[in-house]
Amino acid sequence: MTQPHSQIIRRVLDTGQAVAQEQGERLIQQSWLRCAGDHGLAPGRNPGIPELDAAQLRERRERVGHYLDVARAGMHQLYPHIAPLGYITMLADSQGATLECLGDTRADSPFATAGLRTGTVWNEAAVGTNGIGTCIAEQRTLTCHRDDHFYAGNLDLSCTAAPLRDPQGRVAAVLDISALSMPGARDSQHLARHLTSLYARLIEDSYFGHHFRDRWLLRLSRSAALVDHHADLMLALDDDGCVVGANTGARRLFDPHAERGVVGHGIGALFRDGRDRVHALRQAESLGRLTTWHDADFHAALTQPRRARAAATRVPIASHRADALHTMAGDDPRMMALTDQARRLAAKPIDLLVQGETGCGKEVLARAIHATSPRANQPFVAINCAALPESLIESELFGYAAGTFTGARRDGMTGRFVQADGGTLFLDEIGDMPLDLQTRLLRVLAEREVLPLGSDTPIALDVRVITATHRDIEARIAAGTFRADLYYRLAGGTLTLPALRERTDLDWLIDRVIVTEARALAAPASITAEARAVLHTHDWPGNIRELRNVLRFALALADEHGITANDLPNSARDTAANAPGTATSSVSPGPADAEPDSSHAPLIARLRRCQWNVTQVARELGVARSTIYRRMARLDIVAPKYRH
Ligand SMILES: Nc1ncnc2c1ncn2[C@@H]1O[C@H](COP(=O)(O)OP(=O)(O)OP(=O)(O)O)[C@@H](O)[C@H]1O
Repeated sequence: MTQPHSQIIRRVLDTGQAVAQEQGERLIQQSWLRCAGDHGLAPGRNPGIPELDAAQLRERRERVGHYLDVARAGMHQLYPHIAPLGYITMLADSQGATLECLGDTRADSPFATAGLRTGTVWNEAAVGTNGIGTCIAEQRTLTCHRDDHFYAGNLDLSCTAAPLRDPQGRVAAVLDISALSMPGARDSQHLARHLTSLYARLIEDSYFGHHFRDRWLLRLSRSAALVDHHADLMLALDDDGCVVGANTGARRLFDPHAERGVVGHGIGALFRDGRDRVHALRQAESLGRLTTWHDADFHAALTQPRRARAAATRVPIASHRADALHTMAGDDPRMMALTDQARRLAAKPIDLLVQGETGCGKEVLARAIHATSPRANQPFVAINCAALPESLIESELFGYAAGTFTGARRDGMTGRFVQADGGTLFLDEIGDMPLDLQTRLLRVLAEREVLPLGSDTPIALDVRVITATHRDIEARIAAGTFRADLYYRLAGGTLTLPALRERTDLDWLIDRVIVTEARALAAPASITAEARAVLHTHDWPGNIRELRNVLRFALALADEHGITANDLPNSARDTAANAPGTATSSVSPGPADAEPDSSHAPLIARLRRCQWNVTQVARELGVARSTIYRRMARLDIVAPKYRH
């Protein structure tokens, strides 16, 4: 008689090591051991699959950026080959959240019911052994076939997943193909494995080529016929023949020999006569041969850089992300200092409090800190304390044991703290948390363990907590509605984000938001100088969220020439001066207004002296930036960078 699934897993857990000979099976057994040992999961206690809400999904998609477009194109090529065999294909981010799904996407389809749809999170720490999550944990292509899954609820699935690496070699996303009720053993999924690996490489290399389109691209293949379109290795070179990027194939070949990785080496360090031969390739632009210092022989082709030819008003597409924190700010000095500080704090095991007005990017900062921290490959779990009814926050945070309430799930629920184990828990709007829950939260933070409702077994935790609030916490402490001791525990470090109107990198943000929003709407990512100037006159009470909404609206109306002032919603054109009721709150009459309106010479002189830095002029005159912009508009003064 065959053994029940949980007994098979239990036997491996009892031996404490992966005993299988065959590599695929050994990877699965290793994962079972991780699930039980590192993540505290038990085969009989299925917590269900976490899901993203629409805003989180949007945010995750944005973070994957242009990689998502390339991967989508690859998925559309792959899907017709696998659909007749009963498979669907999904793309997940590096934390296991599914961002795209091609297949039967009806809400009541068997795939959707099994969780094979957009917005589910297949993180191994939460869902146990599965294709996507275990591929991320192992950083390699693998199949998780039926009984391989840790939880009995997933035993009908057969999933093969391959990592998609970014040009730095990190897993940026995962390509998965999955089916339901596939008969046979894991071996029967050989073709699925082959196709997933093949398309993962196609996507990776296409993205690599795009990413390094302004560099020399050296393609290498064992076959002369394939070198142009299906190279095994790709190296991106700068004008001096120094390696600035290597695809997965090249990393595999060279990295074990090159001490600190292949990037940074001259081409001569990798190939015999490398410099001369690549020079010859540059001159002749024909095929050549290159031999590594370990005698591997390749056909080689070199592609010229396609230097950017952007039009003057065109928003630059390139966003070179050094890390997630890099994408938070342009050249605003306060933001640069803050992201520097955040980068240093990210690596330290301390809890953080993020303060700032609504919509100024507190959650984005928390996610960036997580992504930059050593916990980046572990879950990031966000919860908005203000959005949950008071009666639910407790069970949501701490979970509950089986049979705790009528109407609750029969097998209990894992709280967000446990879901975030190993990673980061983001508690938004902490200032709105009721006092009695503050006491429980304080205990959890002090003891680093949670006690689910109705349970007497505490669960030990390793969670970094980042909290955020737009409230004045110190005022709340003074009013007795927030516990001072909790505040001091949460605020191992406090980061205060400036309001958008205080930032000097509005143009950078406009460009950044336009690029992402335009991509989603398939609209041209450009804006006229006039529309940009209008945006500078607004005070942005809703901060970056408002900026996003305004630009999304404008892009939806814009024609092929990009956003003009007429495309902007009235709300953004209401400057402090003409918006009834807001004038006094954001504009203080000051010396700038005292200057004679009829002459623009003094203002121009001051602007020139400050190199057209309006913030500096406003600071010198002691008025809001919007006052200066308004005066410039009234006097018809246009900054040189906006003149056509
Ligand atoms: N640096 C940035 N670049 C582009 N978009 C950003 C940036 N920072 C924030 N945003 C966008 O602004 C919006 C608000 O960001 P976020 O939710 O992080 O703000 P918040 O301060 O947490 O808001 P709330 O106080 O309402 O919870 C989101 O759509 C987010 O994508």
